[in-house]
Amino acid sequence: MSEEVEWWEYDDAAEMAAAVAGDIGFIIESALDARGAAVIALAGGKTPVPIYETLAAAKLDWKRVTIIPSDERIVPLGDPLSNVTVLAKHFLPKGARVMPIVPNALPDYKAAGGSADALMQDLHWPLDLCLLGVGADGHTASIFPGPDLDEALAGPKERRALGVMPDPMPADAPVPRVTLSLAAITTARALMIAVTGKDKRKVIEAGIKQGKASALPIGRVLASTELPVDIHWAP
Ligand SMILES: O=C1O[C@H](COP(=O)(O)O)[C@@H](O)[C@H](O)[C@H]1O
Repeated sequence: MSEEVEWWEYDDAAEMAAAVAGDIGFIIESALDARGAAVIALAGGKTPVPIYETLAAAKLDWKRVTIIPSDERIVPLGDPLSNVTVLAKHFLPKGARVMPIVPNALPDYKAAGGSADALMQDLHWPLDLCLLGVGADGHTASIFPGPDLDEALAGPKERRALGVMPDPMPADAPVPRVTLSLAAITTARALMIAVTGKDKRKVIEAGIKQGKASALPIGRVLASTELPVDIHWAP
């Protein structure tokens, strides 16, 4: 269990975006200073978009930054549901290397997960940062409650990614997914969460309270990391 879960509260999403973008910029700069390169995983979905708009305006040596999505919906590149497409829109023009993790031609979610995992073996590990979002059902990245939960949580520690079939499907993006594994997430050098709304706050609080026994993926992730975790929240 993370010994230090710290909540950061903001008046609105714009204020949260400025603070989180500032923290991510600092983490990237520190990695560039230490190693000459940075590898970060950024959350998909709608909540972090204002963060990416602010972060993309930061003066950083983007050419040395690799960005992967924390998870991907299995849809073609350019599809409105594609997480990497949102990241590419913001960070490719800056010169960052934005890496799609789902091959266009792989409709089978297990094969897509295996392919993402193979692709990720070539990256520098651990990640310098993993920024996570949380769904109202407690999913984080694409680790969902349901049949694939145990596989996502308990796989071999060298496995970085896997394919999952959410069951039930989330209404806003009802498609199979590829997600970073628990091991890939919890071994990152820094772990942050950014969410908005009272419902998600309640879900996270419930997950933290339930700890290792939680049926909520976010509870299990937080119970499995030793890292200090910053949870950024706006109404
Ligand atoms: O499906 C997903 O959902 C979560 C939360 O998304 P949001 O739109 O409610 O912010 C997200 O973190 C994850 O990356 C995404 O694929």
